[in-house]
Amino acid sequence: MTAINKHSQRILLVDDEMVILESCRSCLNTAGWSDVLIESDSRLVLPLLEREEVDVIVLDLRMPNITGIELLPQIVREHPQIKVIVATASNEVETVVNCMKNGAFDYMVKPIDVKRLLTSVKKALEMRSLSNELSALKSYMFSDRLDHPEAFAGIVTRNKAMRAVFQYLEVIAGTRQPVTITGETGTGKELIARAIHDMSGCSGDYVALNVAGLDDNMFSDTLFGHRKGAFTGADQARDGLITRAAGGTLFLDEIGDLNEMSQIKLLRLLQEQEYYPVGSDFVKKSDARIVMATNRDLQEMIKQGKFRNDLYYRLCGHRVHLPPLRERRDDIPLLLDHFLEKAAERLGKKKPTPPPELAVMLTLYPFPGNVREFEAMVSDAVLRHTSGVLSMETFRAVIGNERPAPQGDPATGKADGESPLCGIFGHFPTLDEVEQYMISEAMKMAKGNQGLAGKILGMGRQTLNKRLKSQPA
Ligand SMILES: Nc1ncnc2c1ncn2[C@@H]1O[C@H](COP(=O)(O)OP(=O)(O)OP(=O)(O)O)[C@@H](O)[C@H]1O
Repeated sequence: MTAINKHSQRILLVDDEMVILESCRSCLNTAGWSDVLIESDSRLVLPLLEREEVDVIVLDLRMPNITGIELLPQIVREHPQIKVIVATASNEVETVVNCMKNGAFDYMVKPIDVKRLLTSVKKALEMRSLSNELSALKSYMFSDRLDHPEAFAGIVTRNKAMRAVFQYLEVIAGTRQPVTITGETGTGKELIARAIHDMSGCSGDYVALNVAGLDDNMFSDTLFGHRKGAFTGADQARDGLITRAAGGTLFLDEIGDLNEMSQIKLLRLLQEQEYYPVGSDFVKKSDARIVMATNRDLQEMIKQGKFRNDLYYRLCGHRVHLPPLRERRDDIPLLLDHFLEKAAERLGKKKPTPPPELAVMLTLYPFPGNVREFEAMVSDAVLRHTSGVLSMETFRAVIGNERPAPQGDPATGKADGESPLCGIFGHFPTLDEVEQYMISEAMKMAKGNQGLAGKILGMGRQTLNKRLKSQPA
């Protein structure tokens, strides 16, 4: 069995009254669940479950032949993955308690309230989807395999953390649940969004929108469209990008930049799959899968009151974080080779050979612009390259101006042994920085008395005086 949940989620309604079955099915269909089976003969339920994959069952307890009370434990035993919601008459408190003890997921009192039915089914389907993911993740944990390597073909990596991200995405790609991708600028978030779409099995398009800099009007109009006459100049109704993404994926980039009003609209879209075109009072439904990305620290933004807490928690459902390049230095040689080849091909040149010391130099650089910066650097070097071994000049021009990151585990980029100096300076300090720091601390302890501070530091007053004069103000 593939780890990806490709089939749309299926609901089975069991009741001996055909009218109830038909009306519940129609409510579920209207709410967007198209795959609903009905069964009025309780004797046929178990054979049906042998043939068909079902995610949630709404089971009437009082039926002729085999009752729901008798069926429930058999379903739970033979198909523990199915979530069963039982439907009871109002005076059956004890029966409900027993059913819950016997493994029912939820219960409803008859006559069935439509709102209650929809909420309970939605919850059960979400739980079912989570259990699917969990069992797929468990099986992945013991292997390093990818079921869909082709979806990640454009993402060059051999890093373990990135491979774990790929495996997680394979598990959740088919679920249609929203996904949030976090990571610094240039780490490959958009490539990942594309891969999620490619693996989802959706027939619709992949549509991307960068929301940075859009005010609420622009955001709503671009995404949700408008009705005719909604504002001056709106002489035609126009669909938004969400319509283009129907049955496909909508990628919203830079969601950390969304203003307050747009955040509320995004929350509604994520929670209810609903939106209003600008100027319209008629709500529309969307089945587009939403993938979002940000390079901002959303938790920090919540503290500053710039991002909604409820939206954040909604985004947390499926979240992947892409490590910065400095935390996956084992990818640098692979990426160097990939970008050399790509640039040479684009520029119609022979792929240059990099000097061996280049890889070492690159592993010392912190890459604040991550893979995008690396690609630009290599592309520039190939552009300037004429023949023979690739020149180090382009790299030196950038890297030479930066202090190298401390050496450590090349795969994680973490400094060896967690130096306490990093805790004080925020980075591994230079000797000059340490000297300045010690002098200023000693002067504080000696309350400005240079003779005493000199003694603390183990140097003469005059030497200290000289050093103090040579320090930057
Ligand atoms: N692992 C990778 N392999 C090959 N190319 C990569 C990889 N990661 C990123 N890139 C390239 O780096 C560039 C930046 O990637 P991308 O736009 O996906 O980053 P991002 O995280 O979305 O950036 P931003 O936050 O600035 O929008 C693109 O040209 C992309 O093709």
